[in-house]
Amino acid sequence: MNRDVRLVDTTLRDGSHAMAHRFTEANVRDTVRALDRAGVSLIEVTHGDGLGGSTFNYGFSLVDERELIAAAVDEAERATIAVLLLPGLGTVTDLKAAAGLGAGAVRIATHCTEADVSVQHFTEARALGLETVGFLMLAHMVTPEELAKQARIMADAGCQCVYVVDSAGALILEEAADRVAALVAELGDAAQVGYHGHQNLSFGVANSVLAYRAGARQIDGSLVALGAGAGNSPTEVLAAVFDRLGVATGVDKDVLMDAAENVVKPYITRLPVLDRSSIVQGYAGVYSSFLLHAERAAERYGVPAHEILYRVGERRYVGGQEDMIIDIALQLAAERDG
Ligand SMILES: CC[C@H](O)CC(=O)C(=O)O
Ligand SMILES: [Mn+2]
Repeated sequence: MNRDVRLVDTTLRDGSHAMAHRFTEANVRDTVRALDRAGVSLIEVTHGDGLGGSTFNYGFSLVDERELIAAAVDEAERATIAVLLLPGLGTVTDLKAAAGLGAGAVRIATHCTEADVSVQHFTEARALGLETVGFLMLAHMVTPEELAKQARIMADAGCQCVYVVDSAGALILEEAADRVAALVAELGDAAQVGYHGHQNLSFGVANSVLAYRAGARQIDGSLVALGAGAGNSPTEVLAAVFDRLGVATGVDKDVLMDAAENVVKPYITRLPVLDRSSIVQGYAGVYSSFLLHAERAAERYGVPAHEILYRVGERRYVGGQEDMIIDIALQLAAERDG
């Protein structure tokens, strides 16, 4: 394949957050068929929080993710289907099951300071013959140098591409580029570097271009930006922008635009928007997938969602601490009631 950068689509995984994990098998089949036709070579399909994420804490899936993964594999003629795994939530048993269903890649995600918990999973993934990708989440929370050290742990464990993951959509321009450059310098030929953006401060696409210029060779997007918070960098926009810049992606931007308009938009139950809550997520550095949890707690306890999110940011909560959003809502309600 003659391309300068690989566009990876996560509509059917990060978009699961925005869809409250309500994807149907038809949604998955239609989206995979369209992405595959456009030439997208890696398509992620899993519960928003990864394998095993369908729980009380994170939200139950409408359809078992294994059925969705099998449907995606069935539909993809050229693309590889990837799954996401958060060690501690997803297990090696889940990974083996996904590989058995035909998934060809796994993206293993840890908090940006905890790459060491992924070592066993990378070892198992390589033994299963899977393509391996590492996600260093909430990457804004550490310096480029610290992030690069964590990337080295993943690469040494068998990870083939380590991502700078702007989970909060908090990184602005050189903050993203500097992190990517630090990983590129650290990893050299040992592993590629990727970039995953969110739109909470509107920098998803601009940061992705800078990430490419800093050496990233895999860039994530979602059709119609369908993803947590204000959504991800839209895949169809990334394709158009890279095309304008003369950077080959190997995907057909027009087929992607058609997929966004006619396949994905019609089934979206809640379009990702840049509203007060999602902007606060970017500003205060809050995990994008906390948005719906904060909105539900806000509604239940009669307090503003954006105030909950400001406090989550102050306390630097990380993925897995969703239940503590309720504590904050209770505190805000108690303060309001004197
Ligand atoms: C829960 C996993 C998370 O949604 C991964 C991701 O896409 C991110 O951190 O942005
Ligand atoms: Mn994300």
